[in-house]
Amino acid sequence: MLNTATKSEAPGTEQELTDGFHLVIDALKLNGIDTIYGVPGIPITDLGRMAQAAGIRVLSFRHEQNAGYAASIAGFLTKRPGVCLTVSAPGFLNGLTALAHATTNCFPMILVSGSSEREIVDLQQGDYEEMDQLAIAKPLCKAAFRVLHAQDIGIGLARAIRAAVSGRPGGVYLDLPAKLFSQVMNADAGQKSLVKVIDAAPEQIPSPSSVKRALDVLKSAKRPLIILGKGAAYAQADEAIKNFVEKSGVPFLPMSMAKGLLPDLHPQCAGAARSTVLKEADVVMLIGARLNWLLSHGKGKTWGEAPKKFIQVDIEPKEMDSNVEIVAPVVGDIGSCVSAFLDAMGANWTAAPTDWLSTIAKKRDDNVAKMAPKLMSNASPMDYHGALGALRAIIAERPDTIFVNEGANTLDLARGVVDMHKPRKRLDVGTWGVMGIGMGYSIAAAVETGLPVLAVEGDSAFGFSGMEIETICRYRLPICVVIFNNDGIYRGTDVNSAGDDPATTVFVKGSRYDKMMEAFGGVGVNATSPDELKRAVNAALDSGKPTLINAVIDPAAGSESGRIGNLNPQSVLQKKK
Ligand SMILES: CC(C)(COP(=O)(O)OP(=O)(O)OC[C@H]1O[C@@H](n2cnc3c(N)ncnc32)[C@H](O)[C@@H]1OP(=O)(O)O)[C@@H](O)C(=O)NCCC(=O)NCCSC(=O)C(=O)O
Repeated sequence: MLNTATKSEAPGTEQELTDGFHLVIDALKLNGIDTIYGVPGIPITDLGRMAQAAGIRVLSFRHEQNAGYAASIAGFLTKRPGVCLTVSAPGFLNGLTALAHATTNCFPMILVSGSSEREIVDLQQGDYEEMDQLAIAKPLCKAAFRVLHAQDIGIGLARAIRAAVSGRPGGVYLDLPAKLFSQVMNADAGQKSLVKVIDAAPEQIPSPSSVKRALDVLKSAKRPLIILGKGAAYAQADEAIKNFVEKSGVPFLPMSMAKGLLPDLHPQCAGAARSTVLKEADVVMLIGARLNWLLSHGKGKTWGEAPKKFIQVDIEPKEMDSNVEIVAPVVGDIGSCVSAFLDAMGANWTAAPTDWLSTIAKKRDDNVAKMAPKLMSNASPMDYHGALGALRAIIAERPDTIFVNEGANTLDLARGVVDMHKPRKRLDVGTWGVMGIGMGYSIAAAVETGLPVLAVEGDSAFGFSGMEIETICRYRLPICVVIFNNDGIYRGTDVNSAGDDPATTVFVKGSRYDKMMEAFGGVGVNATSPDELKRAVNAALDSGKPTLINAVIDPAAGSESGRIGNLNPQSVLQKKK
């Protein structure tokens, strides 16, 4: 239903009118987009107000980057494009990091930004916040569109939606120049110009021959492995994936955001035997996972000496052979591919060889046993394992909680320690290992799912989006933020040997982040032991009140991010000293 903006005044020619503002809102609503994440300002302040008045939930953030991260993860969680709304030039640029992040992670998102006047921008005459935003956005997203005329708003948004969610999802930029919003047109014509996108992400069925080839290779394996990536989690084909993995009998390794697709405690889960399975597998089936840096590009010492065959299931044909030869590419959407596997497997599928399964079980049990005593530590100040042991128990009791996680040690250790039990409950730094997603992700996760959120943040990582705790308090969201505070990046004990300035990696010692939360009316707690931490998190999740827990971690605990291969070079000269 169109919102009528006004009536034309000319005698005898009275007609219902609408304008750009209303058409944008109506186009969003027509396509079921009911939430916008953004920061108000010129020229989109009224768009936010009017969208809110029209029943769209508009969440105003303190910085566009966080609103953008929120939109990106909303896309991941819902399979609909998350929308981020920004002002021109600087606001647009602030949102652009998140748009690029969405594209890299294959999350559907639309960055809608106001922009200045085309005529002035093109002649570079110095307009307010002048910038050729379309040109700048293009290389960082899947598609970019600019709408110049009110009658094209419907088609512009339709193109943006389809581009964001079809095929491999990604970020889309939609440029709306300020003048567009006040353009007036006949309301009937405006209504007719709107487009409801039908079947925005059509099924992509894999070819039967590719399915047969993949199953033949998998069947031939002596030491098969399935790797589940966040593409598999995105697909929301949870039952089919579980049935396929279980019917195949093949051990599976979940990538970080695929944890919980099948429970981490599932007998086929090889998460706690990662090195062993990567080294020793002879056939590896990738489902919605890419052979990027997180999998050492499919080669090198991580993958051992034994020759390997790779099967890859992905919606994007260009993904195949991007790092190593893929002997059995299966192109299609994950749900359709996995269902096709199940259909083609027949009743007589033989499970993986038992000696392979027992090798993995032994390694897994050894690693679990090695970690178990560390998780019992009740040291104060806490070490990472003691604190994470407390959180792991909470997630086991409350498996529907959404666990947001970023940091260096806080991320690396939580990934292994905190088992996930349900799909899409772990949200983290993703493909780029980016810091700063924490509060944006938490806000969108709470808004989109209605579930409680536990965000476990390194103190440095939290700093990138920390001001959004005001947003959390303002919207009274059920989010509990735990800051692992060890006074710095990696650890808080580094010293500057050459002067009075603090070392580059340390922060103010003994900071009380919990006081920030109290400033906005939320609950702040300072926790110095795993028992205190556990009590405070349980209380926060029971009450649903916005809470921030400053978890005091030993400043000497933690090490430099060492799990990123050779990406963190150290100076040869430094080493020689
Ligand atoms: C790709 C990776 C998962 C690979 O890490 P690895 O350390 O090799 O693997 P994991 O963490 O999965 O596991 C480590 C080891 O723990 C074992 N493991 C795993 N789970 C368990 C449980 N539940 N119990 C016991 N042991 C376990 C696992 O088998 C490995 O042992 P073995 O099998 O015996 O080997 C990781 O590198 C990764 O995700 N990195 C992302 C990091 C990131 O994005 N950082 C942000 C940058 S921070 C930043 O900005 C900056 O620093 O700068």
